Amino acid sequence: MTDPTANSATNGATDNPNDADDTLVRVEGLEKHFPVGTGLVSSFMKSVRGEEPDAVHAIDGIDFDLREGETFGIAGESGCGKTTTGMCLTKLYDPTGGSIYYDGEDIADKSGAALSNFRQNAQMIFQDPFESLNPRMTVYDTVVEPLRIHDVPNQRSRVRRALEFAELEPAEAYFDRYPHELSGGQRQRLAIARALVIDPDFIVADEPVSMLDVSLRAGVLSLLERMTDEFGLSVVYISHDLSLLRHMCDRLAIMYMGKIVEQGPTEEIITNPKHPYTRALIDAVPVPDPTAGRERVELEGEVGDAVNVPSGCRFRKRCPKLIQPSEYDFSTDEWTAVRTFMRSVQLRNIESRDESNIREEFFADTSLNGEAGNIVDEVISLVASGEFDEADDLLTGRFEEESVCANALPPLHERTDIEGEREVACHLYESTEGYDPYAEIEETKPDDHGAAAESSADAD
Ligand SMILES: Nc1ncnc2c1ncn2[C@@H]1O[C@H](COP(=O)(O)OP(=O)(O)OP(=O)(O)O)[C@@H](O)[C@H]1O
Repeated sequence: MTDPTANSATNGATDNPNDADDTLVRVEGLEKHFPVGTGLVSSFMKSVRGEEPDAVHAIDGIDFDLREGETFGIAGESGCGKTTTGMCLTKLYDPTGGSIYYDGEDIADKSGAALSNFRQNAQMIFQDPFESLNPRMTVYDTVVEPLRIHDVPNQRSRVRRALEFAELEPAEAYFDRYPHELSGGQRQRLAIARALVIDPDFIVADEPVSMLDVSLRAGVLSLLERMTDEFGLSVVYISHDLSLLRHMCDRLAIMYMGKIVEQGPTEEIITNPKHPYTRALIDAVPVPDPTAGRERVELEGEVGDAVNVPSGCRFRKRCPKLIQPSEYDFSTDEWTAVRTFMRSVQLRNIESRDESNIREEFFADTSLNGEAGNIVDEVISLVASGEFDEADDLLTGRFEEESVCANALPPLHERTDIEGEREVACHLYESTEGYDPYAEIEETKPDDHGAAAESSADAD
């Protein structure tokens, strides 16, 4: 195995005039939709009506750059589009929109030798090494396969060095073994050796240790770190585990329902999250708690439907900072009471059927007047008679659907007033540069709550 930086693809020509010198991968407006409901009748009726066919919006227009030698994390709950992004980055999926530039060239345009060169340079390590390895291939055949495909010389010695780098040694002792004869950790080491043997510049590691025993994780993570450092690779780590990403990544993107809602330097994001979703996600990290000493934000409800995505901000149906409609002028307490009541109605989790109990539970400290008061009165009486659908329609229609959060998609917005190239996609930060809805809370928190968040990777 040679030093992959020696024949780095980054020495090639740059077609895209926007490319910064150290950008290896640039993602622009990337979109991947998967068709669903392709029944003939449904498709026909939709085409007659001039409607778009139903589709899962796995990725819905994301932008980010990966610099040479950088480690970039993509985090978010299950189903937010992380794996699909990784599959597009390595051209295992073709996007339905947007572009991915590798070394300045759109990978969609690659064919022949250029495509082969790209496939050599961009490798993916999957979550489940047992599934990603061919059970009928020996260790040697598994690692040599990419060298054979790309007709690379000195195959045996390269295989040996790749296995030794992955600490499967002596390498020859592993050559004739099959994946089922290896432990989970050894299988993932084998997958890493296979990815490395071809001298890539760029690796996507999708939940590389989540299937492994906790006792094996630290070893594989330290191998991945050594791989990145020694070969100067650019790596995208995909994980739902923020502590792992904190440990491994220079920069971080937080995804929600196919969109990036916040990105920037990892440490800044973990210790000082700005988007309400990032904040809730970090607060949901069980142990260790990076939010010690800070007001905790609970994630309300569940991730929405990726086929019928909500208008405006994707997170608004769960957002604890939903902005009140401009036609009202609620105080913070009043709006908090209305929003909390609305979420409980949406989730159908009000047990009482007694109007005064419901009022006491949600509006003990606030009394609303005028039109808003009338709406709330009507909704309380609907809830008391068990008519939740009507209550939900009225409350959500008047208070959530009228919010800017439901009516405009917030762009990923650069916050020059926050240190470290932070970008946030939230209406809260759009109107006034410098406005921070969490400022009061931040002022009261201890200096370094983040220090409490020792990586679970470390703990492993
Ligand atoms: N081949 C496919 N066909 C249809 N829908 C798909 C396909 N692959 C993914 N999806 C859907 O796209 C969305 C994003 O999936 P993806 O696997 O990228 O999310 P993820 O964040 O990686 O989730 P997880 O952490 O569970 O792997 C989900 O709603 C998923 O069901």
